[in-house]
Amino acid sequence: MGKAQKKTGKGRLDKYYKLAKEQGYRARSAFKLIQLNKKYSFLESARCVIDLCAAPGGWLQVASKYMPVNSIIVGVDLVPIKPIPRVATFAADITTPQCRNLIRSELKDWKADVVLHDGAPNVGTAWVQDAYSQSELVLMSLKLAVEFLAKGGTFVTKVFRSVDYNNLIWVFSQLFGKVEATKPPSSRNVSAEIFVVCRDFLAPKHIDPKFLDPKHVFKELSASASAADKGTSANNTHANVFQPEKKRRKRDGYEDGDYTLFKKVGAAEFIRGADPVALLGTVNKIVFETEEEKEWLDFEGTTSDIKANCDDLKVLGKGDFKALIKWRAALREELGLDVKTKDTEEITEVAEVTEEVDEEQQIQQEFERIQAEAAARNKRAKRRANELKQRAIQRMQLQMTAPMDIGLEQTDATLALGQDDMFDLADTEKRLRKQGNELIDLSSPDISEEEDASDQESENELDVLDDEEERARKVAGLEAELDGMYDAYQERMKERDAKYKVKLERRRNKERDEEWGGVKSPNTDEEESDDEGGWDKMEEAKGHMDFESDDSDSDSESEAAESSAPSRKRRRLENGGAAATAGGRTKRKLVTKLEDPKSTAQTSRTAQLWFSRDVFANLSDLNDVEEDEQVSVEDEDEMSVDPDPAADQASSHDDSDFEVVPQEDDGDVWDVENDDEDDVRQDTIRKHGLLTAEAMTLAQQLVNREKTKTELINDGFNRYSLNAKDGLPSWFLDDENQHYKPNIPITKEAVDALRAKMRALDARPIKKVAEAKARKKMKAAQKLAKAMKKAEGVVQTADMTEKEKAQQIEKLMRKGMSANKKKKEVKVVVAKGAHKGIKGRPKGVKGRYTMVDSRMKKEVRAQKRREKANKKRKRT
Ligand SMILES: C[S@@+](CC[C@H](N)C(=O)[O-])C[C@H]1O[C@@H](n2cnc3c(N)ncnc32)[C@H](O)[C@@H]1O
Repeated sequence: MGKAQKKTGKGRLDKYYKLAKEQGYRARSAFKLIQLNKKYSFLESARCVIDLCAAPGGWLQVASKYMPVNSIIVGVDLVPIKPIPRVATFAADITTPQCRNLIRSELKDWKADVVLHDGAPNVGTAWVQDAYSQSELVLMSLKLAVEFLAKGGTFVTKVFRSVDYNNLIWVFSQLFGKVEATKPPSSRNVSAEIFVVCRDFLAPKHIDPKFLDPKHVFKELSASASAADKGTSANNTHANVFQPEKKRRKRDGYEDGDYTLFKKVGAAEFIRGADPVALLGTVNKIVFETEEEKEWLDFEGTTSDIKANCDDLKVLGKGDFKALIKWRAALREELGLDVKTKDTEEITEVAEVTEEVDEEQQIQQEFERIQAEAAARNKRAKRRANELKQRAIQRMQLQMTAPMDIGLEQTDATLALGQDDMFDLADTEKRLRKQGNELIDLSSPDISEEEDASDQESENELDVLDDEEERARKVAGLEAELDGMYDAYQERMKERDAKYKVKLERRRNKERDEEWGGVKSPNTDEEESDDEGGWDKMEEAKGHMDFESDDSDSDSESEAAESSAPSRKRRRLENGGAAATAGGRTKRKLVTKLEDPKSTAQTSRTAQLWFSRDVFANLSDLNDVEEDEQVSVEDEDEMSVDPDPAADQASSHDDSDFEVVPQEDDGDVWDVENDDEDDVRQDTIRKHGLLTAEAMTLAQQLVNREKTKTELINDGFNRYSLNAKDGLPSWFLDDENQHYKPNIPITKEAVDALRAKMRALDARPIKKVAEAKARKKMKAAQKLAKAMKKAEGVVQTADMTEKEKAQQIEKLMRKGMSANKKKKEVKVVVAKGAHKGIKGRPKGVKGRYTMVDSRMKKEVRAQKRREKANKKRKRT
């Protein structure tokens, strides 16, 4: 060891290693002595110290530092120690008499106040061997210590926590007044070393050499240890039987003379033996070989289970062992053996106690397991809720969602957890009960306890149903709540985002114009729908659906007056009753269609034109048309079934029932019923052309006859086209509208064409510039006209010669034409560099010029800045 030891191993370079380096100690172990001394203060008062096993000299350095000047410090080690001021060192083996002589010669008549021992045998051998050598080394150091220590002196030694430890401590305590074991902080936790500080040396006149004889000290220990081990193994035998799950490995090897792994005993030994439990713990098999034992096989208690158990004891569990012991007791009773002997009682008692303890343990374990599971479940749920929340926050940060979504998810999470929330089921139930709505009256005094129990069961069942109903109601409530919140959110967005309307409009236009605008033409619409029966019918169907869902909001007049948010809310809540009002809806739809086009704001221009044709002028009874149309609509759309045709008919004849259902434009992007949309689409396309690559691609494909109109229409029947939208929340529909749409392929040519269009648009002058130019032109014309008028006046003047007149007219015309002339450019030349300080025209400058100081530019800019700042200040 010593200086040969490398200090590069992992963990070596800890803080004490660095501190030792910093403070010039030769070994980090120096801090162990510092800390020990800090605790026991033995160095300061010491005049003579012997350090056994001192290399490389860390402890010697500490001793030299903390001990008074002129103290005697002697260091011994197997390896030579580099000189340390005021320290005498020599190389010797502390277990040899030569070392003792050297120390003697060094100290002369002096007695040491402190003997230090930090010895460690050279590593390399097995740990057990090291430990033993360490203990031996400790004992050797103690031998030297007792020889050289003054009365009351201190012996500090390092001991490994091994089986020898207690014996060593016992020996120390025989020789010292105070013996304390301590582990200084600088001693690594992973190290088995511990320091024993023995103070107040008793200095007995005669010390029994056995105290210092390793053979004697550690022999006793090994004897006692083996005795203890035997005790343990005896105990273990019982433990093996009653707690087979906690089997321990056999570390002691096999018994003397027993070299077989397999052991079997006769059943008689087990039945008649005094220690059946120990037997069960040690043997593999119980055999029935003698006549008597074979007879026992016929004993009624010797079941097949018992036989199987006897066959292989090593695989048995606690229950099996208990069964064997019970079988033994029964058999002993049968045999007339003294079954009530103290022995058996004890065994049974032991078994029972163990069983009780085991059962308690089992219950405890089960309880702990359930608790752990519940905790884990809660943790998982919490984590899930947190994840959802985090995700929602992220989505919100990315502007993908509204803040109220978080609340929803939280609520959902709590719903899943069954924790308290505003819709707490338990609370609701309690409230219901209070209101007298309870399904079973548990408080009834007539009901006996048994009835109570059965009622409790049925109540539980009902509770489950209640819970489900309640849950469904709760979910519906939450959805309605969410709808309301979403609407409120949209309102807020509208307020906050000035461009929201533009965006919304653009989105609608986009849908209208780009997806199908290029296909439909107003003239051929009907034809197409008749021929193909596809898109228009689909649109119509959509219209029905939307119309119906819209109408559901308008079931009562008061509802129409309400804002859209609560109406949506109610729509959710009244979802169940939607079917009942289907007939009414169909009626209203038809009523709306047959309303006088002039009086209906929503009726399209196309429809107005259609109805204003002469052919309708002679129609006396519009109701017939209504009925016909209703039938046809019903044929086409099976969804709008009228459950009460009579009532419907009655209402159809009653004009007073005809009320225009206000069609609110609530931003429902799925509403395609608007009749004049085609016109709007065509107008937009005429005005702006096609604006997306998809539309352009479709247009080009049509023009190039790559696709027929029918193909395009057929393409419209895809998974995106006929989704039922009923009952879906508006936020979901909006989201779907944004993302759930067909990915129409685009061509490079279409993109190029669109780009060219955009470039042309970019190249066009902006309105302001064009207006300024026009203004300038107009002013010039006005000026010219004025000049011409004056010139005419000049011509008519009599008292002017012709020459004068010509001169005057030329002057006027020059003035009148001057507006068209460009102002001559004045070049600004900065007076710096070659132009600095020159007089006259600067070199290389032609035409009009003006010389400016470079400072002037800066000053002008500064002036402008100041003015700007002043203006701002005034404004505020
Ligand atoms: C941990 S080191 C001591 C470190 C010392 N306390 C210091 O602070 O520098 C243990 C020392 O014990 C020494 N040693 C082991 N067996 C020895 C023996 N039988 N006699 C003398 N020294 C021995 C080793 O050579 C080694 O240097």
